[in-house]
Amino acid sequence: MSIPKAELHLHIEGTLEPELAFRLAERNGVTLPFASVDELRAAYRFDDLQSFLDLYYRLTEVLGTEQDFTDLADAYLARARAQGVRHAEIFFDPQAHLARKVPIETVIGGLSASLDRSQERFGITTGLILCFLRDEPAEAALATLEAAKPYLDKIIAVGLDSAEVGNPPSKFTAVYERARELGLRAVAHAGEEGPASYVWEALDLLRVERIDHGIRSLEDPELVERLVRERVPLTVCPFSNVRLRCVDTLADHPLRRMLDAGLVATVNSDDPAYFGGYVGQNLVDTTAALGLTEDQVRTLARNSFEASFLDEPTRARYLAEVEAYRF
Ligand SMILES: Nc1ncnc2[nH]cnc12
Ligand SMILES: [Zn+2]
Repeated sequence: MSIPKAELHLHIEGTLEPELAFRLAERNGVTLPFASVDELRAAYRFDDLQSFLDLYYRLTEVLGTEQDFTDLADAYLARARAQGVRHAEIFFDPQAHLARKVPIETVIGGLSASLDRSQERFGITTGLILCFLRDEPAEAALATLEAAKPYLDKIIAVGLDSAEVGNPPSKFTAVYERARELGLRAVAHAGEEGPASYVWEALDLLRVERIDHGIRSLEDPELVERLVRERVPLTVCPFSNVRLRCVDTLADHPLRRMLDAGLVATVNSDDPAYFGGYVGQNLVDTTAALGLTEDQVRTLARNSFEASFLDEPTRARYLAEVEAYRF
C-alpha cells in the first residue's frame, strides 16, 4: 500500500534476504549451514521468538565489512521506498556483531554511508536506533553505549530487543539513565512475548517514549487506559506476531481492537526478510484480514509520523501528504 508512512520498528539485520546472505557469505568466505537460497528460505519457520533469534544471529555471520552493512541498508531502503515509506527509524544490534569481533565503528560507518544518502537516493529520511540485547548482562549494554559515544550524532535513540521473557526492562534502568544523559531518546520492546508488567516497567523505569510491539498490553485494562491517556505509541508488527506465534492468525490480530481502544498504534515489519513481507504488505494483508476502514488506515499512517522522532517541520510536511492521499 503506497500511502505515505514511517517505519519505526525495523531491525536492519532482519532485512537480510537469503539471496544477499549467500552473496555476502561468498564475498567474505563464510560457509552457511544451508545448501541453497531455497533451503535457507525453507528454514524460515519458527515456533517462537527464540527459534527465530537463533537463525537471525546465525545469519549475521555474513556481515563483516562496512560495505556489507551499506549494501544491507541500501537493499532495505529500495524495498521500503516501493512500499510508500517516507521515513524510517532503523534498529541495529551492535552486540551481535561485536560478538564476532566486528566493531561498532564498522557497523555504524557502513550503515551511515547508506543512510546519509537515503534522502537523495530514495526520498526517505532516516534515523538509527542502537538496540541493547536484553539477554546479555546490563554491563555489556553499558559498555556498548560507551563504545558508541564517538558516533552519537548518528544515533537518535536506544532500544531493547532479543529474548524478552526473563529479561525485564528493570535490568536496564541504569543503562537508559546513562543514555538519557548522553542526549538519546528511548524506546524498548515490551509485551511481545513478555507480560504487560514489562510494559509498565519500560514506561516507569526506562522512561521510553514508544513501546515496540506492546500487544500484551491489552491484557491489562489499567495499562491500556494509561497508554491511551498519555498517547504512548505502540509499534505493532502483524506478520511478525503471526510468524512467531504470539498471535494465531492475522484475522485474530489485536490491531483493530487496539485502534478501537484509542491506542496510538502503528504498523511495521520488524524483520521483513524472515516474516513474509515489508511494511506495505503488512498493511495490505492486515487491512484485509481485519476489515480495517480507509479512515483506520489513514489513522495508522498519521500515527506513524506522530510517533516518530522527526523535527516538527518535516513531520508536518509528511502529515500533509497523508491527508492528501487518495485511496
Ligand atoms: N521481534 C523481535 N523481538 C525481539 N528481538 C528481536 N530482534 C529482532 N527482531 C526481534
Ligand atoms: Zn522487533
